[in-house]
Amino acid sequence: MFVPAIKGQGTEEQQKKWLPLAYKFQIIGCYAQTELGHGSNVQGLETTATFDPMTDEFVIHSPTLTSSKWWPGGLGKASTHAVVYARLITEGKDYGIHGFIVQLRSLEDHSPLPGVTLGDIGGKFGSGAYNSMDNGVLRFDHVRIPRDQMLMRLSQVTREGKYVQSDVPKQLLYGTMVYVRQSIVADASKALSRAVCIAVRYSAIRKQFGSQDGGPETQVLNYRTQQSRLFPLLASAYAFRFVGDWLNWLYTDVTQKLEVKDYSTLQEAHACTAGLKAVTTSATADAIEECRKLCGGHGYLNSSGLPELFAVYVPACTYEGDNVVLLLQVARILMKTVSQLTSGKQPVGTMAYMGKVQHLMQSKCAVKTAEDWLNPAFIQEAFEARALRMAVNCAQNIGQASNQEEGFYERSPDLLEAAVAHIQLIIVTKFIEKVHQDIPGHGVKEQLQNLCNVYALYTLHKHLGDFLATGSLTPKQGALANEQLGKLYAQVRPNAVALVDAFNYTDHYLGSVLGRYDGNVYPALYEEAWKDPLNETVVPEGYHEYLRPLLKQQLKLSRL
Ligand SMILES: CCCCCCCC/C=C\CCCCCCCCCCC/C=C/C(=O)SCCNC(=O)CCNC(=O)[C@H](O)C(C)(C)COP(=O)(O)OP(=O)(O)OC[C@H]1O[C@@H](n2cnc3c(N)ncnc32)[C@H](O)[C@@H]1OP(=O)(O)O
Ligand SMILES: Cc1cc2nc3c(=O)[nH]c(=O)nc-3n(C[C@H](O)[C@H](O)[C@H](O)COP(=O)(O)OP(=O)(O)OC[C@H]3O[C@@H](n4cnc5c(N)ncnc54)[C@H](O)[C@@H]3O)c2cc1C
Repeated sequence: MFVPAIKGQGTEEQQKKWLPLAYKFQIIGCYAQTELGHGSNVQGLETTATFDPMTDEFVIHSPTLTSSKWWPGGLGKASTHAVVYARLITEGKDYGIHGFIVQLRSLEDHSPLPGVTLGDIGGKFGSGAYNSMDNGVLRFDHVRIPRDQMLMRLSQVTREGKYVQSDVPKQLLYGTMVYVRQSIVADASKALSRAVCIAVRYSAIRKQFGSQDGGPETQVLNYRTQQSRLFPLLASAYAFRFVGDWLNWLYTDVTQKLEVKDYSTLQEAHACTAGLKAVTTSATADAIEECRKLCGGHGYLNSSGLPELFAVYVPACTYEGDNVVLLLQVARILMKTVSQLTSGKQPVGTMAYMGKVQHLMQSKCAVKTAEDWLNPAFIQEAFEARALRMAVNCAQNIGQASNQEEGFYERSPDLLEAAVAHIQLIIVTKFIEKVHQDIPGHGVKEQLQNLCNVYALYTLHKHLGDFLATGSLTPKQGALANEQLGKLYAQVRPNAVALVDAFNYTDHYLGSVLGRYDGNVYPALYEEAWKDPLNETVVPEGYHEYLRPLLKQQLKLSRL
């Protein structure tokens, strides 16, 4: 995040000076934005950067305990420098949050520079899983930096202390977060596909019940309940991969437009990165835990690879923007778009479907049979109608409040659901678009088509209440979707293992005795147990101190 911050907010001169140092690890940087008292509310940050025209320097200061920087990854032990976000004060006026490059530690002996207090914030969730990352705390006591270490692409402070705003939107200050959020979506697919690969392979090996005439028991993968829990997660791993690829394209496109001062797609980039980051990370965190349960007792062992994956993954729901806060950003943009519909302004990009408001508010889903749900046009329209109607309902309810802000506050739980519906529509749309493309490999397209339908119909089934409450579907059509879903699971089953093998993960990368490619699960589990440090001694360390006195007492009593 240090590098993208300098790239996005630094002038060419600043990039030339700092980036080569960072690339060669001659300096190590971190992104110091969040404070003890404020993370989500960036405008609420308290650290100050006051310009001193006498010396041509900024004075970086932490005025309160709550202004201590808190969480930056790499800050605790490794970083020599940070991009610090602070309130810029010049000529007695507070100009809000800006980025500054600040050296924290000596390049000679790594000791903190004068006026800098720093350290690690302590152990984190999951007994050490994420503790290889040194998340830090940082306080400044009037630390001076040269004026040219303010990141000056978006705004400048002159030698005399005049504040000059460039003609670019101030939201570009948040560009680093947009960049990382888009990469987190693709990473969600990676983490989810790892968990699903472990659970599918193990479910093909694990057998319980169902033996007839002394024959083999049933592979748990053949149980309908196992399939209905696991295959939607498999489909989600593919769905997030495709939407992640698309988001990466969108981000690249926006960046190219920004270079020629075209800011028209900035809002779209913000809404899509924020919303997709929120929906995919929440779904992935839940799915990793579901995969643990799908692997039964053995899933709870560290050697399954799932506990560590979960512990490392769950903070993704919080870092780079708390998921609820991000979805409320999407909801704000949805409400803005709905309010502009009456003025004739045509929504664009992923909001374009809202332009069909007249049709979608009244349309009746034409599905009559379970097979009808295989028609992507029906799926697409059902998701569009649900998302639009939820957004319009929210807008109408907000409109009845005494003022907009109050209405938004009161309706925020509904707004959250409307934002999720809009984002799920994007995921479904991008999956449908993907399977319409030329896909090489015999039968591959058909498999992806199945997964696309599983993702869409499972999402529909899970959120059926939304579809019914908005009148987008009838209860009968909801039941038909569920019927079709069951048939799709049966079609996915023969290829389930191949569909996870296709992720092409090595055993080393998976780090799971349950997810081994060769399926040799039981010998591996048995062998792994003997590696437990508790098994280094036959008689445990505490035996003489704690167990023996108890056992001897019992022995004495039994002899009486
Ligand atoms: C063996 C090992 C096993 C384990 C292995 C595990 C392997 C697992 C596999 C994968 C793991 C995944 C790994 C992923 C790796 C990724 C790296 C992650 C690193 C994490 C580091 C974390 C870093 C951080 O967290 S940095 C700090 C992040 N902080 C935040 O996100 C703060 C959130 N808050 C905000 O963004 C803002 O405060 C806000 C947007 C909520 C509100 O801002 P405000 O200024 O108050 O603005 P507001 O009034 O709401 O809006 C004003 C207008 O601005 C528009 N707008 C807002 N934001 C943006 C934007 N970003 N871009 C463009 N426009 C924006 C908004 O829409 C408003 O527009 P309007 O037109 O005026 O209405
Ligand atoms: C592992 C990890 C790594 C991190 N790395 C970095 C880093 O490198 N650099 C950095 O600067 N930061 C980093 N962070 C900090 C991270 O960005 C913040 O923790 C995150 O943005 C959430 O902010 P918060 O902690 O203030 O949560 P809060 O905003 O305090 O959230 C608490 C609760 O309040 C709710 N809430 C907050 N505001 C609203 C609202 N307006 N409406 C409704 N509900 C609301 C949230 O949904 C949540 O349930 C990291 C955090 C973690 C966990």
